[in-house]
Amino acid sequence: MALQQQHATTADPTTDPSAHGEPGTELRLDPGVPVRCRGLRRRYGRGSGAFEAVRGVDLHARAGEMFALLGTNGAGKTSTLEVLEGLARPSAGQVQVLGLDPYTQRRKVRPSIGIMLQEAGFASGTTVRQAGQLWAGTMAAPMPVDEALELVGLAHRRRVEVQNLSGGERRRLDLAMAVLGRPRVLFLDEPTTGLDPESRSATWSLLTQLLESGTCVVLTTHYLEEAERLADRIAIMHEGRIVRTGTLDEVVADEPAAIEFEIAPGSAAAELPALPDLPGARVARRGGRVRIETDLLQDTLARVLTWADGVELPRLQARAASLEQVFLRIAGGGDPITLRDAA
Ligand SMILES: Nc1ncnc2c1ncn2[C@@H]1O[C@H](COP(=O)(O)OP(=O)(O)OP(=O)(O)O)[C@@H](O)[C@H]1O
Repeated sequence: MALQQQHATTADPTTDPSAHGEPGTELRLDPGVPVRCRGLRRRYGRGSGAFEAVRGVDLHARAGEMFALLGTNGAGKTSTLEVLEGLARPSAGQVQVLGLDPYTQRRKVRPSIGIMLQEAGFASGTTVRQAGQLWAGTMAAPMPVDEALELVGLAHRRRVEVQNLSGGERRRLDLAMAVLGRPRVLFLDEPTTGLDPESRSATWSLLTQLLESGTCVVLTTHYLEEAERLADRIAIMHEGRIVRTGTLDEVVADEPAAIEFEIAPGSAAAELPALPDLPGARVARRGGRVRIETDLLQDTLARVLTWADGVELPRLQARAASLEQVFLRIAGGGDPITLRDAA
């Protein structure tokens, strides 16, 4: 079912507004950039036991855009999201959602945002439909509960008590609750964790519809494929800071493409002469596995195939730089060749 057009996308996707402005100045109001923060910090505890989970984060998300916050466990994604959602006060920095402070002006912001937490609670004995109705009762202009359940594929489970839903069904109910108020901004904390591939794909379709209708979606996920497929822009957090951000192409820009194959002893490939000079490429060998990293994938692959001269190269793979590669480099603080070979 198509979602109604809720609001226009006013952002210019070709420019990076760095809508945060100059440090020390107030954040500008820009309707095309409903989510922004600058210098965001979040500290837990006090004194010598204090721990700073978010250490100066700048980000912005535009209307009609999916912004994916990625990172290792404990990187500070949920801590950041909770501040953007208005559930927690920042220790320092500026935060703006739809032009308002999501914490101090929560009552004004709340009707226009949808939130899906990692874990939500429902009163026991409540059916799926009742849970939706209770939630809809707190909203100014919710969509019909049955429509929201339909959107997440739970209409047939409307009479089931929430505690009897499977984990994946619970996750989909959480999503229905988050979209029930037709939010202009949707915050999703690991929305597809625990979903089977079909439900995950259905969730992706729903999110795509929401994006087309101009909703701004900010999500965290551990599924890099999800971010690669859906996100307009990505930020990778590590130890409380954003260490890479941009479009997928921008985030992977510094990573090389890779060609891999095997040369087993006694095979036809083992009879080949040494590899020729491969301009701009780096070759690593481990056992019989050859890995070539290159900035010129097509040119290097052509040279390798010419060199092989029709001899089969077992388990040949050639792939462009991936988000996983960037992620592993950041998470491991090292070289993906080493990480991959060690795995
Ligand atoms: N209430 C708290 N008190 C103290 N430390 C906390 C608290 N909540 C979170 N932390 C710490 O803050 C850091 C960031 O946690 P956060 O949940 O934001 O990470 P995350 O990136 O969402 O991780 P994950 O991918 O595992 O969900 C972690 O080291 C965590 O232990």
